[in-house]
Amino acid sequence: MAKTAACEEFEAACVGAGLKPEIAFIGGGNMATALIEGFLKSGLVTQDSIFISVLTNESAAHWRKFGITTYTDNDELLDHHGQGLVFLAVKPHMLSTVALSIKRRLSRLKVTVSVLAGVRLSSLALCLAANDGTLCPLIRIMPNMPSAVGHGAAVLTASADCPQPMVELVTKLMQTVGTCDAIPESQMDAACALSGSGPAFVYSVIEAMSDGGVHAGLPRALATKLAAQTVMGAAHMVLTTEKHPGELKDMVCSPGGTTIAGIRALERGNLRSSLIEAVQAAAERSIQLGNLSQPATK
Ligand SMILES: NC(=O)C1=CN([C@@H]2O[C@H](COP(=O)(O)OP(=O)(O)OC[C@H]3O[C@@H](n4cnc5c(N)ncnc54)[C@H](OP(=O)(O)O)[C@@H]3O)[C@@H](O)[C@H]2O)C=CC1
Ligand SMILES: O=C(O)[C@@H]1CCC=N1
Repeated sequence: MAKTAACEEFEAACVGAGLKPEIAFIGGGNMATALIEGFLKSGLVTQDSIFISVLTNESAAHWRKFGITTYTDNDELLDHHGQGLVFLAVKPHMLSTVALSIKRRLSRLKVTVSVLAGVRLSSLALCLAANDGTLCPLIRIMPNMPSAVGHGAAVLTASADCPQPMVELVTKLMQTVGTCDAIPESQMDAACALSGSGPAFVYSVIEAMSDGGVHAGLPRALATKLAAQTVMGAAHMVLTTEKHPGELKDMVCSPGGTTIAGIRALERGNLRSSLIEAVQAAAERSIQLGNLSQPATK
């Protein structure tokens, strides 16, 4: 497959950061799929520079159908492709199992990028460090599902010893599938709740708005399309105008008109409070997952 200029630039950046231009994923579920789809669409990487290990043969067969070299053994993945970016994309409770493969190969790993919700750098360090204390640089990111279509919202935080070129490389990679902001680790649980979980909240809003459209007489397909396009357009205005969302809302509300009647119904149903509570509940769960994943002793 012909390499794009962006792809060649990315490979050069990997080499500049001391990495092989490869991306290995431990875990090939929903989030890995979204990232890989996004990376491939961006033209920054090609299929032959992505490698995955998964748990089941069914999942491996699925990935192989797409021409991605896939393993069902993390040791094998890391032996062959551990010298580039290694993404940890399993569920938080699976960390201790996959950590064994990583800690056995630390002398050869260059950097590990975790997408795990809640799991703090200190826990990753405790789980991943070899018995002699060897540990590769660690980066935590919190991506989200719309990375698959180039509109992700990610945040990133890195271990103090992580070389700046590696941080810049991962930031650049994530920025090809959306935005990527560096934040202090203390804000990670809040970001996980807002942008990591947020797509599910917004899908629920779109689904409910579509229901409203159908109730008011629209066919389902048109109702869903109008709801999604409206959310996208409104989001675009928030991002591209200098206006506060409240000001934009006021611009839609004609005095005595239809919108303010709808806003009144939303206030009665506590929409805003429900969304605040949803983000808070997700943040609390992220903290809880972080506490659960803290190894008791090394
Ligand atoms: N889903 C989302 O929107 C987001 C998820 N995250 C984080 O991403 C991580 C993954 O989530 P998600 O993709 O949704 O989860 P999934 O359950 O969809 O995927 C988990 C993957 O891990 C694989 N796996 C399980 N055990 C092992 C093992 N021992 N070795 C290698 N692979 C293994 C599974 O393999 P198999 O397919 O064979 O079962 C599966 O591919 C989580 O930590 C989550 O917090 C972060 C941001 C958003
Ligand atoms: O629900 C979860 O735990 C993951 C983390 C953020 C989005 N999905």
